[in-house]
Amino acid sequence: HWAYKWSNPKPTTGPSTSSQLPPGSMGWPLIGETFQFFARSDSLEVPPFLRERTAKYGKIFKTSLAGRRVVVSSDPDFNHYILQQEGKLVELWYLDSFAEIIGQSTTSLKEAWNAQELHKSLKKSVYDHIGVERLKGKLVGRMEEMVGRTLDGWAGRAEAEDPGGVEVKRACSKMVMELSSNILFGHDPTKFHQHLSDMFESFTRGLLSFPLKIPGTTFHACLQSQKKILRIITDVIEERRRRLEETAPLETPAVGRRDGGEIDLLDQLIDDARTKGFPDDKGISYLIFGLLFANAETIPSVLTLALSFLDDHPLLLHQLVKENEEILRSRGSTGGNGLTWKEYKSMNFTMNVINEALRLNGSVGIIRRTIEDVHINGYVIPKGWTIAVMPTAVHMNPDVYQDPLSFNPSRWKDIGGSTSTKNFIPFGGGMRTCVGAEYSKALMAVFLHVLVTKYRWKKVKRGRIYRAPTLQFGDGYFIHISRKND
Ligand code: HEM
Repeated sequence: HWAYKWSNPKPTTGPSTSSQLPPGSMGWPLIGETFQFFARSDSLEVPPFLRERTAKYGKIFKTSLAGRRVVVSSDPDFNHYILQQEGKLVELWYLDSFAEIIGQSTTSLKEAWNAQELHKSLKKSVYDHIGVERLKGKLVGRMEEMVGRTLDGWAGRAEAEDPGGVEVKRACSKMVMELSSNILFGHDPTKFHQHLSDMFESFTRGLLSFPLKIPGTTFHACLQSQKKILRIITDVIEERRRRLEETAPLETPAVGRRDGGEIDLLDQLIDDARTKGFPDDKGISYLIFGLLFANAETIPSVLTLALSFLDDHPLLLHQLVKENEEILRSRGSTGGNGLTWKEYKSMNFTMNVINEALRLNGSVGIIRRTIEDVHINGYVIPKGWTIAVMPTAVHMNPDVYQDPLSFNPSRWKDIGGSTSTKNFIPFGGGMRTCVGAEYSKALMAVFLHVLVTKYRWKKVKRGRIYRAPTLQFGDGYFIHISRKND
């Protein structure tokens, strides 16, 4: 009887009982369709789980994943609507395992991230350090400097001594972590980069697994690496407090204690803790951890995809080189040095490359929980269910993106704001839009700018690209790079 009820759920009582749940199958009791969810695609195609069910049931269907009742949507209008319903019809919801990893299950961050005012204020603190104003200031130049140093390092690994070459995604991840942890909390991440990599090894499976803290499970492995990183971050917080106290009494705002008045996010959060009573130390360490986590997979994956496609499309690479060399040429005549915000904003083709890589990268899903019954096309999604918005499927819609699997940056010339609002959601939407969106785009543009103007690269080998359901690069994408003037 229980198994039957699991497989044939009914809408909640009340006015919605006459409505139907969306079509779909709940799979096996408890396990649901979790295993099918992981079935891989052979290419950049939408994973089979989504492709097959969308063909059978339409763009909105029900299923069960990791013990949760879920409605999966690749309907752009419905997705857009849901992302605007934060706090009204839906709330932020992470799967139990993911919530535990990013501190949303037990810490004060959980309430904060769900309480609109605190969420807004925390997000503002982060945005103040990586948002447009910072980018317009010194941040773009700082990125350029860092990327230059990183690429020099890659180029320093001579072909004869290092025939295997540089693995792009891993090397990009190292670069992004170095830049971001320096910007966010003035710390060199060498010590925890390995733990982060270990964590991601088990992450995708750990994310959707049941949160069993038993040794030997993927979730347990994830948690072990997470703990090591959190310990390092906690040490940094304590050390920073000590140092700040040595300079001036803690009551002095951080701005006054820093040379030149420039503070990083950690200074800011320590100030917030004192003046607003929030976040506490645990909250700060989880927040910084979460931000590093948000950097570690996303930007490297998009960059690796972009490079890999440019490798296959020499004409597009040529166009990219031309645009970026043009920036250098005009800069030469005006005597400027270092990339400026204005120059960054003039990189139209470069941004098209990035948008196209973001589109094809997609993302596994944006998750919400319904706090009221949600009605859609005559169906009801009962209160307490999970809604998973699927950016990958939205980005592969052939009605919007002609020949969606092909890498075609030029398509972005014709895609206007209204089309992209609903059909291009790499950074989510509504109140929860990614706080690092502008930062990520700028970093990727700066990376491509420095790479194509000063270096050339050659593919050593590349694994098969597929989704499982996150984007994977098989055995990796290895390149050799050298300076153009060498
Ligand atoms: C290519 C790079 C990135 C992609 C594709 C990406 C994607 C996303 C998406 C889809 C969301 C929405 C999640 C949801 O609605 O539940 C999100 C939220 C978020 N992202 Fe990113 N992200 C990227 C880079 C970053 C970076 C570099 C940072 C930090 C420095 C960051 C910090 C965050 C934070 C804090 C949130 C939560 C916002 C909230 O709940 O209000 N992301 N990101």
